[in-house]
Amino acid sequence: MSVPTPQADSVLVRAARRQPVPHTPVWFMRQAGRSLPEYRAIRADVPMLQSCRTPELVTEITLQPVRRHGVDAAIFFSDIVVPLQAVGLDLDIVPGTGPVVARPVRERSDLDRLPELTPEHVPDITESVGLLVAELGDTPLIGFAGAPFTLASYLVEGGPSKNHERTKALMHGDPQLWHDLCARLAQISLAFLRVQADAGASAVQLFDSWAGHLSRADYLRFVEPHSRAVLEGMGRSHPDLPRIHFGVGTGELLAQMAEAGADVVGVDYRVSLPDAVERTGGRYAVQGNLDPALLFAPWDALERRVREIVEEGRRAPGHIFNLGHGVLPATDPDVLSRVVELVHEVSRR
Ligand SMILES: Cc1c2[nH]c(c1CCC(=O)O)Cc1[nH]c(c(CCC(=O)O)c1C)Cc1[nH]c(c(CCC(=O)O)c1C)Cc1[nH]c(c(C)c1CCC(=O)O)C2
Repeated sequence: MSVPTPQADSVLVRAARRQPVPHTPVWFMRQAGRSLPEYRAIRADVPMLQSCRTPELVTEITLQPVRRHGVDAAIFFSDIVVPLQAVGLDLDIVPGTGPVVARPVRERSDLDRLPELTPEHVPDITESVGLLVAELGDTPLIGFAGAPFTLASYLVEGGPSKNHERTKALMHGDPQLWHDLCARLAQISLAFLRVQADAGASAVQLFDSWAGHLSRADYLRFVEPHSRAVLEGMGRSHPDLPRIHFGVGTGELLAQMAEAGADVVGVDYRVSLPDAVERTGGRYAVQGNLDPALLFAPWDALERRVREIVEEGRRAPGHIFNLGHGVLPATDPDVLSRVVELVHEVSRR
């Protein structure tokens, strides 16, 4: 039997596997980003997607929050639309808006612009992950991809959307095209995760940020099979890598998202960790669930909430401390560092 590397036997990976840990692991979604002055400096003259495709920049930006906050994991600096651009789709990330697609995907012929992803499309990703894993020492790297529904929403709407009306119209109006589109996106996401895993990532997270906009019935019929294809595909090729499945406003979908092939289910601030554990039958680790807005509250109030979450997490089969969604750009980075310290201190056993 091969001996696991320190990254593969790290506190984060152990918590995800529901094994005993010396303390609760903590990292933050969007820990690399505009809350950090060193990030704003390095990104000053480089467009977002260009920075994602430049290995030296990806490495430096991914490491910044690890150095500064002492978090228990790095998350690969990239974006959910990077693999779509890599296969040739014309899109951009517009500051303050998000991903914008030049020609939205709405007809069968549009699928021709979305070929399958192979490692040859993303040699820079392999290189970036390799550089990072060498630099990170004992700290594990979390690889990630967008889930088919969240990616489809950007492609069909042409950009960020409040109501996802064109996406839902396509889903119900032409289910065959919808399923073919999502099957293609599942292939792209799975291949993108496999590239990161092959290059040395120690865990993966599937971001279905907008799944909370769906009814359970629609989620099960139109979305779950495709997310399952990604998660189970990773389980087949990389059985040792924990799989985290994340969404926002998904309190009513937690059981379905866990059972789609995850080891860890992401929980936002709307649902308590004990409720999340109950809803998922006590069989899954949980990740969350500090409200990112609370990082702006007085320290006393924030400290109370952090202690409460750590205590609630102790009763879960496994707990990874995180926010319910990403770090807001105006967050004081010193507060994030204090939260990391506090989580480690109060959870130490
Ligand atoms: C929906 C989504 C996107 N991208 C992502 C998601 C899923 C997670 C979530 O729900 O937040 C995933 C993502 N995007 C980014 C990461 C990096 C890793 C991390 O530190 O968490 C991750 C995991 C970097 C980024 N991705 C983006 C930024 C900001 C770009 C900048 O700094 O100029 C970063 C650091 C851009 C982006 N990309 C996207 C949006 C909505 C935006 C914000 C646009 C804006 O407000 O300017 C699409």
